[in-house]
Amino acid sequence: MCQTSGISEDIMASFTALRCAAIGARNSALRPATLPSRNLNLQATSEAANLKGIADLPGPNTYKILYWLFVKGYGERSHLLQGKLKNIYGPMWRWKLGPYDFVSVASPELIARVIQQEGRYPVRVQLPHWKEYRDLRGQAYGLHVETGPEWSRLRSALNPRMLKLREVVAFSPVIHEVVGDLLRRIEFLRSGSQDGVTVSDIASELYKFGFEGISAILFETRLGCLGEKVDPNVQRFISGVNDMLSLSDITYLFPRWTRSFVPVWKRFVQAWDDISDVASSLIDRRIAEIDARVANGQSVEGLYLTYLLSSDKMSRAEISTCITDLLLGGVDTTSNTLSWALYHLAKDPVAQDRLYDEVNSVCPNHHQPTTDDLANMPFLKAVIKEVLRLYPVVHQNARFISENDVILNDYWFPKKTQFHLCHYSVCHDETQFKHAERFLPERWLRHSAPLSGYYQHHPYSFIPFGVGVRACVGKRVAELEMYFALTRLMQSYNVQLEDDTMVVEPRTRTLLIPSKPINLRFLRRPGEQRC
Ligand code: HEM
Repeated sequence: MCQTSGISEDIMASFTALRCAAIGARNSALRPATLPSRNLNLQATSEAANLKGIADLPGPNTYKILYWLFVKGYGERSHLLQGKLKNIYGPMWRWKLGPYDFVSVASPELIARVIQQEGRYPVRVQLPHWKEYRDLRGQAYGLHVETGPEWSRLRSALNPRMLKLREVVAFSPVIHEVVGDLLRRIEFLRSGSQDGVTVSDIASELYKFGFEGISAILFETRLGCLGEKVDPNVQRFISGVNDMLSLSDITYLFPRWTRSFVPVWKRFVQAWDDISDVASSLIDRRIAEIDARVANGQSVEGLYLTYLLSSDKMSRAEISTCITDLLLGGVDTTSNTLSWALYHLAKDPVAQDRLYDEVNSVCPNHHQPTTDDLANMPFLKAVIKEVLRLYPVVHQNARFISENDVILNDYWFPKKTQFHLCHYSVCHDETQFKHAERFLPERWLRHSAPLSGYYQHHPYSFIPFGVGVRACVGKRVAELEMYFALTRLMQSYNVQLEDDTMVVEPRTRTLLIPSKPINLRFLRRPGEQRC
């Protein structure tokens, strides 16, 4: 998962969508490129006296927030609360939760202005309870918790192999291997089903695919998550992530002095222990293999872990936490996005046929796509973009601006203001995306958008991987995994919903995930052989 705030996004988005003033009207449609970013800070000092302050922003208080979450039922639909609160308060509002104070922004212009003022070492959100866990277990802080130049040093070590396109291409063979396993798994499940074609709860299968895919790259080892029996350790990791994400928000709200008698902290620590134990055992196993080879004078080749160990830019403790962070970020993000993609393609046979035709014309006869082939598949990319617009896994991002004061319209915010960026509500804004609630991949294609029209949206109205130097480190890997998986699934199967009247809404569990299992029928394409 990609944690974006200390108060998990559930609560956060709920909180996030709180107050706003009708300030946005005056918010000229400044494009990011035209923003005088650093100067704003100077302005802040000189003009603060003439500007309104955080106290002038409207928004709900703690009781109202709790009412929205627990009485009105937005606890699991906090992505929708963004829009609700925007309607009440306008595109910027303040909300408080106990001792915590937040400012939410829900227009692309305001998001752009926050990002422009994020400083050299952006911080998404402070995660004191994650830090506390790391201290408790003597672990390095890693990507999510680390801040300032130390965070930047970690990113400089991790980025080259993850974000440079020509480096990521090296992961293609292993990703294809894992996609091959996914196809075999689907074949196994569908042929064992009652009607011989149905796979129940595709998201859980794709979760295993996500786990296997990212582990194969990080640990250079195949774990066999897509085999007939799932390794108990993998199951332990999956449950650990689930528990940790579910408990993270609530743990954040309890102060440290409650640790000894509030059981949630113990459960939070247990969940983290499960995650860390599994990740450490995988890392240690691989390190032992590498050390043994080096000791025997053998050459060592590998994908990611070997590269990190040999680059000497991080300590082993740092590598361990960062690899765990990458694992956390790399599993349910890609798997949920793929689940939504299959769901919509199953609901929209025209789009599915169009995608199949594109894949088949670029890669006929089951030819495995290469990264060069992907360059000729605009519709494939449009499908993924449209899915990420409708269901941005990270539906709400955040920035804790610690280096600068911030000016937004005629408001001045002091350093250390926590901003929440309401990405979901912006992605669903009719003024940015015509027919915003509809699945229209063609809106992303300049020349063929008969219904939606090619829509020139604001660049900050669609930032599913975040933006700037703190943006998602796994973007390229995620895209490669999703593109390869979707193309090869399309080559083999026509996908239909088991119940074609079924509607699946998203729900928030830090990330945006399907609210119920998606069961799909995988019908072999005419003339296709078994995978
Ligand atoms: C559909 C797939 C994915 C989406 C939509 C996604 C989205 C995001 C977003 C929105 C952020 C916050 C960026 C910001 O603050 O500006 C993020 C951060 C992060 N993501 Fe992803 N992500 C995806 C896949 C992955 C994968 C595959 C990995 C691992 C290889 C990964 C690892 C991370 C990590 C470690 C961070 C924290 C980076 C930092 O704080 O420096 N993500 N992701």
